[in-house]
Amino acid sequence: MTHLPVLVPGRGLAAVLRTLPMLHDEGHARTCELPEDTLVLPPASPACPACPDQRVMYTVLECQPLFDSSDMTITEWVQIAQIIERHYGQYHGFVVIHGTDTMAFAASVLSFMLENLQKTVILTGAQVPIHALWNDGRENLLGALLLAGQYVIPEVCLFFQNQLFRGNRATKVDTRRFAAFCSPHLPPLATVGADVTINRELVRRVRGQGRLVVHSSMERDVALLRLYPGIPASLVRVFLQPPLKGVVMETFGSGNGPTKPDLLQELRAAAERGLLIVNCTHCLQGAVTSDYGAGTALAGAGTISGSDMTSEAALAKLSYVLGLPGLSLDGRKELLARDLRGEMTPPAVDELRPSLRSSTLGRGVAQLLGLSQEADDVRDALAPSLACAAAHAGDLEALQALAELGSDLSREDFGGQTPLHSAARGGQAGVVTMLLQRGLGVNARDKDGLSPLLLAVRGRHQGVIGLLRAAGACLSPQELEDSGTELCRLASRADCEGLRAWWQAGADLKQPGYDGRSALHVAEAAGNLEVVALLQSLQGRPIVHPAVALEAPAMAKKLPEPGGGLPALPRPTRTSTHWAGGLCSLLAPWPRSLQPLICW
Ligand SMILES: NC(=O)C[C@H](N)C(=O)O
Repeated sequence: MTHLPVLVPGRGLAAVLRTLPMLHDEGHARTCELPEDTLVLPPASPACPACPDQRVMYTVLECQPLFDSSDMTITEWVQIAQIIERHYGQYHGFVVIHGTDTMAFAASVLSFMLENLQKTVILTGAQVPIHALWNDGRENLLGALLLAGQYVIPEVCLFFQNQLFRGNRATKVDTRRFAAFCSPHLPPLATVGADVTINRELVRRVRGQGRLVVHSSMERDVALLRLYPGIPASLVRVFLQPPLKGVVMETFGSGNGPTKPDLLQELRAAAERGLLIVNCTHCLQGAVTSDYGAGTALAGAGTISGSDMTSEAALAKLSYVLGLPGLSLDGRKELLARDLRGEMTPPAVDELRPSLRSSTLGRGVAQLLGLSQEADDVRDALAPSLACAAAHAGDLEALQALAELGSDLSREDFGGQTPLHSAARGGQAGVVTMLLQRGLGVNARDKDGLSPLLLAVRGRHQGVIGLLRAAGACLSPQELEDSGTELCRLASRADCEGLRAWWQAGADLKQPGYDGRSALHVAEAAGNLEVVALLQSLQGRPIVHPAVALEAPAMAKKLPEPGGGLPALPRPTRTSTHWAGGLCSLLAPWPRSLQPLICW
């Protein structure tokens, strides 16, 4: 008897695609003298009337080593997100070829990692490999390329058998059929038949102009626990032990579970320790409700309703929410209960963010969250002022909620101040860290020409000054010149804290004031020995900034240069790249600047 070979990932996808006329038009590539690594689809049929000769061009980045998707982890998905980030400016959209077994997990994780997504990201794959005679790989890839190349669907999507699903709503339901995925609670965002039909009312809208933020600090200590009849409390206790920080608990029916006191006690004890337990039904269809006593008992033990989220989405969301820096336990619970990326059917308005309602600012944010789609303009107009107020008050949760709402946290309020100005003025180191992690302009000027650094100096907020300086903030030549008079004034008042703040911000303590005298002259003339000693010890001493709680490699790339402005985008590369330590193939249709591709 002959044994069929087992299936393992195969390399060299680009070479295979080159031989398939439906996925590459070699004649057109030659005529247009396309670069060697560039593939081009045949003309779309039916052609777009506005631009009949438009083609989708794409390059393939093949990650190494290639994995069966059963071996994928958050580490590899972070790499995919970072590849997208690196090439974000150069391409119109992105297609990620991924094994089907864990594709719904991957799509869910990527949907949370990629914040402010304004381009199409589509995961696709195949039940049967592309080289087999009867396979689904070719059609899936072609459909994904056409959608990513010709439309803007600013979400992480999953394309399979002619249907484009929201990635965090999809789940694999069949091991053999080509219709391997379904989306039980949300119809497809698009379907491809004789025509392409986009369900625009379902596609999430891009709000604000915030730039792409990649959340790579996803929490790994999260797990999935499926309840079954008679599950012993002792087993649950062992499962919930540290270092676990979050669990998705798959329950019966509409969120019900055993009501045995010992089991409930284990859940309660874990929740009281700070473990986040999200209750998701193991049914394919329907949501967690409070219809049954057996469900409310679980809620009473401290579990959080996962509503109609898939387990894949809930696990990804837990990992994301637990990875966000600086939030309280209640803040994390609130985010879990709220729709962040279209992963759950939003709860009714009055159920929204109960703890946000405890402050005036929180009430404002909660009201914004409850506004209908039509009120987007109002929301966009109010958001910068609320964000500045939240930043000044150090309200990380309100700020995070605004970011989740799509607010651009670099936008200025009516006074021309950004949230970073407000946080610096308020001495809110936690908020400053969060905003810097998002790569916001560190040297922005408000309407009076003031920078966050100057506001922090005026407030003598040393922690914030250190953070800003470490992120590249610096005093302008004018501020440095004006500092002389201010240093003299501080010296005359024996304000050591103020002097120290200016020194920390990079001021030259010898800078003369308006009358030509330096701060040291002023202190000596006043006979203030403490100030004299301070100035003498600080002058010429190198400034050591405090350790900055930013992820070093990511920040090194995102933070502005000392002179201000954002780092330059990577130069477009036209060579095919093999990614060391990578994982899957990633295809990116060419950018609009090279070939206009949007055909609405
Ligand atoms: N055909 C497939 O995609 C299944 C394969 N085991 C994978 O998930 O990588």
